[in-house]
Amino acid sequence: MAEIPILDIQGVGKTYILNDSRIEALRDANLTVRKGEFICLIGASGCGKSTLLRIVAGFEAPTAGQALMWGKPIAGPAPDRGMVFQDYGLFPWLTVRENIGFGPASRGRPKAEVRDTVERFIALIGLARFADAHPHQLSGGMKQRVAIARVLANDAEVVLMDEPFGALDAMTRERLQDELLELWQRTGLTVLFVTHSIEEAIFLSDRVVVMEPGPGRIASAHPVELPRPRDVASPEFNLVRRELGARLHSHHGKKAA
Ligand SMILES: Nc1ncnc2c1ncn2[C@@H]1O[C@H](COP(=O)(O)OP(=O)(O)OP(=O)(O)O)[C@@H](O)[C@H]1O
Repeated sequence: MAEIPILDIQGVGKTYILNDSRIEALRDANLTVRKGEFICLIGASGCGKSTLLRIVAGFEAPTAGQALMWGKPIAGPAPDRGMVFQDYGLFPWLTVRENIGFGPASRGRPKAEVRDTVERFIALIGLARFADAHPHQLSGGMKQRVAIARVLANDAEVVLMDEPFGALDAMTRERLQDELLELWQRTGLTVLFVTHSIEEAIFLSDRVVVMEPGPGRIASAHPVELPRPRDVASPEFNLVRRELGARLHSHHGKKAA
């Protein structure tokens, strides 16, 4: 019997009604994701990337098809799927320790267990010295680590990231990409990551999913078989970048990254 995928997007469609007009944000999307896979979604603005992420998060219900996690329909948000927002979404009035412990504590986990979980994840992200700091005292990289630790402390198996590095300078972005990959490799998380950058998609992912607008849909999926850690300056990387770039441009005739 075939292994059940952690995520199974089956013929998913989403039509929004806006002022009496219908916007088909997503049509017949099909995608299966294996546990531990790192998937990047890429495509022109409006092709439904965020919509697909929000459906997996359970923030939106599909209007056609279904999204399954471990074979069960996703019925709403749940701790096993965590969204990391571009601004990291940390509570500014709570310390690092309190931010990480918030999820398990509010789910009624015993105090001692919450304390153990928090300390484990603070050690994992290397922020012991900043455990009592507030978010405004942290760098962007540290905030990202706390945001991911918060999702992990909630027993998340899937992390959803919507252009988390879109607003950052190139150097910070490269550092955060390395940190994210390191955490991903250490934890065995499954990641769905939206980006507009071909280079970022190839650097990070096991598979790049190309989407197209009008209506939004999945056009193709491309396994990236380059060994890790990847070197963006290598001829092999450049070859994949050229092939994927040509593919993207042929889909929507626009520059994508
Ligand atoms: N809540 C909503 N109500 C109405 N229309 C919406 C809503 N959310 C998204 N849309 C529309 O659905 C389409 C897909 O939007 P979505 O945000 O998923 O695209 P995207 O690929 O993430 O775009 P971008 O790269 O610009 O973030 C767009 O035309 C958008 O205007």
